[in-house]
Amino acid sequence: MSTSPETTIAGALTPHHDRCFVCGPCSPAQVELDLRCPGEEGIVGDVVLDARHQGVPGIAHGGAIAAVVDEIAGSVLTRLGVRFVTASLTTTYHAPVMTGERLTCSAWIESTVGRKRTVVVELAGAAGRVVTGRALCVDVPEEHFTRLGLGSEVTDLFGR
Ligand SMILES: CCCCCCCC/C=C\CCCCCCCC(=O)SCCNC(=O)CCNC(=O)[C@H](O)C(C)(C)COP(=O)(O)OP(=O)(O)OC[C@H]1O[C@@H](n2cnc3c(N)ncnc32)[C@H](O)[C@@H]1OP(=O)(O)O
Repeated sequence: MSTSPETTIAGALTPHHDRCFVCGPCSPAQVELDLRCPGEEGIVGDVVLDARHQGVPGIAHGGAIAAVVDEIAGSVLTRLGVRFVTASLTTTYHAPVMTGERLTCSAWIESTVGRKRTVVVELAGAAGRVVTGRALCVDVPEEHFTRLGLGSEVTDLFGR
């Protein structure tokens, strides 16, 4: 748990389910991710992709980076209590992300139109910006999950 006065995502979402592919402690690919909420909206943090996430040896896999972008974008919304799914995700790779490289991230809501929210995620290394992601997230009713046979194990996760 962070000792900063900022709210941590882990604290805000606890108990978060432990099998999440990106952030879950039971995931063999769990990404080192430390997200904080400096204000009313948006989040900042640190992320490190390691050898489990490489594509080209020594360089983080673009798909792994996209998963992290989706996770961070989703965290912006879940902390606001928004029940959503990602409808579309675009990831622009400005420069290689080396495995073991510590990145800073920042993410915020760029626009809200009806049920659609666009969340921007920026990742930067010591030399500057490396990735810009945009997630189009669509608000969904609880029935989106219950009609799939999913219950409170999913619906209770939002808004923590
Ligand atoms: C499971 C969520 C995560 C749980 C988190 C728990 C807490 C965890 C804590 C920590 C953060 C973790 C963060 C994790 C993040 C991961 C998020 C995911 O991976 S979500 C799984 C992958 N995504 C799907 O499974 C969607 C599948 N697609 C659908 O279900 C539907 O297509 C859906 C709901 C997106 C839209 O279907 P409709 O029938 O409800 O609505 P229509 O009318 O089609 O669309 C609404 C509006 O959106 C536009 N739209 C829909 N899809 C679009 C697209 N691909 N591109 C552009 N626009 C699109 C449409 O044009 C429409 O716009 P107009 O209102 O007319 O202006």
